[in-house]
Amino acid sequence: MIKVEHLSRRYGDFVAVNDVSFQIGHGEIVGLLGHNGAGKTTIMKMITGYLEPSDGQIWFNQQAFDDAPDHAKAQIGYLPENLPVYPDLTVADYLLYAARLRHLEGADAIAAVRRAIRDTELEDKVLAPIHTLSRGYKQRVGVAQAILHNPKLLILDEPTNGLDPQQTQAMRHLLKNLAKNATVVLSTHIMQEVEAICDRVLMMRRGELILDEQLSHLHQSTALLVTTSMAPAQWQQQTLSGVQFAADQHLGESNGHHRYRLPFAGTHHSSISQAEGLAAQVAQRLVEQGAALYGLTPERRDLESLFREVNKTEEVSHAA
Ligand SMILES: Nc1ncnc2c1ncn2[C@@H]1O[C@H](COP(=O)(O)OP(=O)(O)OP(=O)(O)O)[C@@H](O)[C@H]1O
Repeated sequence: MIKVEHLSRRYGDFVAVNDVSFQIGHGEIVGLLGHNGAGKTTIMKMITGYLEPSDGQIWFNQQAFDDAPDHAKAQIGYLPENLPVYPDLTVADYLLYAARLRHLEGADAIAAVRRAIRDTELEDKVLAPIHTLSRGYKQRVGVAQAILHNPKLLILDEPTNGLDPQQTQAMRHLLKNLAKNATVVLSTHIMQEVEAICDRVLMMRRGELILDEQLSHLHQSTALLVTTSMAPAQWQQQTLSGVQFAADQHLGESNGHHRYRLPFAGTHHSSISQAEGLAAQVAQRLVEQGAALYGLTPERRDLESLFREVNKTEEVSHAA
């Protein structure tokens, strides 16, 4: 659906986005994750046509964005970080105005506004002036204007920013529903947000894409955690079909319980069944060597641990 190749954006001498490439297919929910200033908004503005890239190319449905910008924009809905809503207008008047900006007129505009109000559950606030709405409801108005024209691609810049926990839950529910009919790209600096909503994460750091990973892959383990009575000095180094059964993975000891981390050699995306098979072999080997086994589990990976790992190794992954 959307492909960016070697995308860069400079503000003067400052490089805000540096040589970023990825592609996103139909129906994905992708989280653009990064600290403040990582370049998320800049990427979103380029994808939506609000900002010219300094270098690189954007493709929308196999067509270069520059060749048919109006065609691409007609299929993209955008919730900017700071939505320019008009405080004195009612929700209905504002959405009708936004529909006209999308070239929807008369009965088409009214039908589009009705649908957007229904999908964002704004029925109770239709006649309320926007300045009287809570932050959560204002965000919903922002999402409503983004979906008026039934876009195929929704780009949402920090959709839960500033919301309380209940409003955040409601917004997550809304985004999951919207994702049934559109590809969704949302930015956030909150890792749990990506875990809760997204299929895939694009992690940005200082303008660079440092990780592109499916969440389902992310949660697959790449190491076993073992707790045993066996001290490193007694540990006999061997290799069990891919596991380096080596004492140098010793994590520590307390009350005679030694903890080890056994990474699966060479496999980044290992399956649960592989972990189970290896766990059985490790258990057998420890028992054969006369050790007590107190614990044996696949290491649980989450975005937070991966973020630490990636920052430690400076590993760059551009799996498209
Ligand atoms: N118009 C501009 N002129 C100069 N520098 C800019 C401009 N817009 C953004 N920047 C800089 O580019 C970098 C990336 O900004 P961007 O807004 O894309 O980051 P972000 O990841 O969206 O951050 P945040 O989470 O704070 O919104 C930042 O260092 C920012 O200060």
